[in-house]
Amino acid sequence: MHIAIIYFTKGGVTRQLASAIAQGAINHSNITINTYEITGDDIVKGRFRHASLFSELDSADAIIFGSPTYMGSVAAQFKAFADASSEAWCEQRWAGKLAAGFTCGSAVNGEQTSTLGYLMTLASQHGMLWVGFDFGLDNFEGGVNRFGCSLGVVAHAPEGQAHSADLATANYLGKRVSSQLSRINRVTRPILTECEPIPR
Ligand SMILES: Cc1cc2nc3c(=O)[nH]c(=O)nc-3n(C[C@H](O)[C@H](O)[C@H](O)COP(=O)(O)O)c2cc1C
Repeated sequence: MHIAIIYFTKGGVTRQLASAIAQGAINHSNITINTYEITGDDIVKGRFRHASLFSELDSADAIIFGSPTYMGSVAAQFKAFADASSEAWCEQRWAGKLAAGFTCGSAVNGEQTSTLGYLMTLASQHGMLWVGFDFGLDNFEGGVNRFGCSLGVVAHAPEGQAHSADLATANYLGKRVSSQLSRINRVTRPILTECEPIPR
């Protein structure tokens, strides 16, 4: 099984979160993780172009989206990628894959949740299944999920450095996506190997 993590970063905080997610996800031995960083060079005349990346994403079982919060939403570079994903949307090539998201901001409440809301909308347009958190009242040890957001990872990084609690939250998201992927695989694999493919 294959998890793809795709994100944009300028100052590196989002990259630190992506790396913590990957470390959390890799605990499951049968899962491979690929991370992709969107760069300005991928955007030509305003259009994100990267055919081989989209082939990789088409073959992933889960895609985890990340962007810093810019003006209450994803950064323009991430949005250029999201707009280019409309080609995959036309054929619903990502339908049924798991999805999750992460973001950071320099303000405590800098509308990071709006960014996660956008990422969830993107995933839903693609027919993907969103994996949020499963924290109850007693699950905030060590400041994990210190902002109490259930949609995904919210980080606060005023000094350009990810906080250890937010890295722990990101690590947990990676674990959660990979364990959900393993669970789905366990449940569906025997059924899928016995059945004819369902025509769409
Ligand atoms: C153009 C721009 C807009 C930003 N808008 C917000 C915002 O709406 N809310 C917020 O909390 N931080 C905002 N920030 C701060 C970044 O989200 C923050 O510095 C983040 O940690 C950068 O992530 P990175 O290190 O991965 O690039 C903005 C920064 C820039 C450059």
